[in-house]
Amino acid sequence: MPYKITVLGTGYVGLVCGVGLADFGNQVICTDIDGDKMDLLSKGFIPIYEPGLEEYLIRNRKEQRLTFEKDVDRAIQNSDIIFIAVGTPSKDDGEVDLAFLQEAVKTIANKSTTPKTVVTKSTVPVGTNRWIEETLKEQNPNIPFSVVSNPEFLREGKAMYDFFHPDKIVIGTDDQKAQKTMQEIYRPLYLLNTPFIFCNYETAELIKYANNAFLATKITFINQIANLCDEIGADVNIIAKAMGMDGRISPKFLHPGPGFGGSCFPKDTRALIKIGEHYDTDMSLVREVVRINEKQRSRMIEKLERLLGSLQGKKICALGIAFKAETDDIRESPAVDIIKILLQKGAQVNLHDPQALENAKKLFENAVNYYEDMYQAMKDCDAIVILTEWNAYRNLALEKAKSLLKQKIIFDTRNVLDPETCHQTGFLYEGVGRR
Ligand SMILES: NC(=O)C1=CN([C@@H]2O[C@H](COP(=O)(O)OP(=O)(O)OC[C@H]3O[C@@H](n4cnc5c(N)ncnc54)[C@H](O)[C@@H]3O)[C@@H](O)[C@H]2O)C=CC1
Ligand SMILES: O=C(O)[C@H]1O[C@H](OP(=O)(O)OP(=O)(O)OC[C@H]2O[C@@H](n3ccc(=O)[nH]c3=O)[C@H](O)[C@@H]2O)[C@H](O)[C@@H](O)[C@@H]1O
Repeated sequence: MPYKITVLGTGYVGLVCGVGLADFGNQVICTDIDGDKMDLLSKGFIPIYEPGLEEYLIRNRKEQRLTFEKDVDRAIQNSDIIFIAVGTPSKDDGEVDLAFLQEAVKTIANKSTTPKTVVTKSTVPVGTNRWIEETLKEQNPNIPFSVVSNPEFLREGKAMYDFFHPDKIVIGTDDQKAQKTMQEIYRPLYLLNTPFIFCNYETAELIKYANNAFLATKITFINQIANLCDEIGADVNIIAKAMGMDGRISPKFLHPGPGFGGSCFPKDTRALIKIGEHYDTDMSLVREVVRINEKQRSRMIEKLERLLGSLQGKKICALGIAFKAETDDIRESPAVDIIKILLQKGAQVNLHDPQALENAKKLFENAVNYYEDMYQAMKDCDAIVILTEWNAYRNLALEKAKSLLKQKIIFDTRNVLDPETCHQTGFLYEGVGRR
């Protein structure tokens, strides 16, 4: 019998998980407190750019396994399993803001009239799932609740693939019945021998932060090696390739650049530092990672100034604003920080991005010029600065770019172009950790 699941929150994670769980044969209701978002979704409009999502969404709606319900209370009452996928952003001091989650838990407690298994997909600090269990029992003692910490490891831009091919499924609960339910919900993965990790709440919560912080550390390490390469004249790409050949290291997450960004690595590293503080435990390694990563943005500006001199009055063609390719997400994007500094320094910015221009317009309004066509954005500019690794930029028509620019300068913060080809075409080219 299919499980009746409600997903609270239709952001990246809520939508992808809702659609994915429906594709596994479960009966899924997606709901959100944002009524406008629900109206759009009900009309078939997807508010985010995520390759592949639309296809799965259409199919599962057509086969009536997936519905959108604007009434959150009704959505909760009509399911046995509630996935919480609400946002858990950072507060100014780096602590996790649990307001959305607390509100969601309160609603579940108040509106549940039948037994529920409550599954936490949102990334939450250690102690949160135990708090959820206690709060639900306290606020609605008549209803049996089970709580499961089930952190999510998908990447934006590859979210559908990641949902259907996870490295692991983490099930944090001591409740054996809930463990069994989770196995059934993820039955196709269980049958495919995906490793299931059963543990308590605290272990599951910390797995998520440790996972993200480790990847963030790996990126930060290669960024520092890249900065050293800049001074030495060594090539970081060859170094990363050689290091990646060591099976103990792996080649993944060794791409240098302007520093990691996005809605998760920055906030989750900050949160891990706060968790360490809370338990009076040294998290100085992660603290350094956060510091070095923030500095990497200004390092990009210094490198550009070395190429161009003062940025005052310079016209810059910024290629990309998304925090990485294949997404329209600009949350904590290094490109956003870099463009902000360019503007502060008096530069004029012409911006292109294949997917994220609408989000950029909400942020920068009239401070930046927006272009749908990247070549138009280059006209009379003093330099091209590549900020996101979109494939369109890998395939840049160099001769055409050269004919449009005022100064033939490319600063490639994502190392997507071949330096040799750029030099041969007559460009002054600079990458990160290679020239
Ligand atoms: N974005 C990503 O790639 C990943 C995110 N995560 C974690 O998943 C969680 C969600 O992240 P995103 O999807 O990026 O968030 P998001 O901010 O894009 O979306 C969250 C949604 O929850 C809704 N919401 C807030 N309170 C609600 C309530 N009480 N009831 C119903 N809906 C409510 C909001 O209106 C919003 O639409 C976060 O904890 C994040 O750390 C985990 C893995 C990957
Ligand atoms: O918790 C989360 O939200 C997610 O965070 C990341 O996923 P995501 O933020 O979508 O993107 P990544 O591909 O990990 O990239 C994060 C940032 O690191 C940068 N990065 C990544 C890899 C690399 O080698 N170098 C590098 O600079 C990217 O450009 C981007 O700014 C993790 O990869 C997911 O496993 C996790 O579920």
